[in-house]
Amino acid sequence: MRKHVIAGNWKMNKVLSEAEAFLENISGKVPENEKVEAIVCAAFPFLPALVEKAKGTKVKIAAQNMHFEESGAFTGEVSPVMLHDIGVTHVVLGHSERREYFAETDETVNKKVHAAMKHGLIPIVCVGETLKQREANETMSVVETQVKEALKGLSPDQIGKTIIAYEPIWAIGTGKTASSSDANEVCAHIRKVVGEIASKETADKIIIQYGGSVKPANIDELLSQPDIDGALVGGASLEAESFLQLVEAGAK
Ligand SMILES: O=C(CO)COP(=O)(O)O
Repeated sequence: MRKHVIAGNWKMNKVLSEAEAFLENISGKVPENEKVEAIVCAAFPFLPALVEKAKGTKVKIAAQNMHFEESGAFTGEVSPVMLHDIGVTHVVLGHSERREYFAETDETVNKKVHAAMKHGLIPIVCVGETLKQREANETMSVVETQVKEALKGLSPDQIGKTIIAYEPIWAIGTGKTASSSDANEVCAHIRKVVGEIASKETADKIIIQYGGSVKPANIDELLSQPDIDGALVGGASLEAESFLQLVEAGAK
């Protein structure tokens, strides 16, 4: 049985005091059972403090991006070595906002996935189609290409450790959620692709999240789908109370 992984992607929100207060609010309240894992994906300046606050709790701390090189003349960038060194466990890679505004490509995502694996970070790889692509019936092929390119060159074992987040771009921050069956259909396709490029065992193991306007009101329905193993949540992860509700749904 795969566990549910609920990850809150705060994006470029909060100041340090708010980030710390959030962690204090949820610590001790995250369900202790093995069915769910809770991750907070925060901006770089908050990471050391959040890792410290999360010690002794079940909450894991993730970055929202990183560079693929270990060190060097890359002004303004943060390396996988730095993230691992401070106790970050996960990193979001290839989020659609990074692909759209910061020139992230399938190629750089692939380099970052390899770098994450090398340095002991679990990548949360985001894939998803635009509204135009969905309307042109290109969803499956777009997502399939993104998955294959992101995972290129990884061993089946490494692929099995990766988390994939299916986030249809038209559902992000819009209040429009993919219907649970549509979301499941794409997640099932991703699992099939993973089976082809790795193995059936890997496909059975890999965690595939859905993201896009996930809220306490729709999480149960989404998690009831066989191929949806969790959620990558933006807006509804900003308040401790609603994030906890999502995690509690994952623990059922
Ligand atoms: O982009 C997302 C998470 O990475 C989804 O954001 P929303 O939950 O705000 O739609």
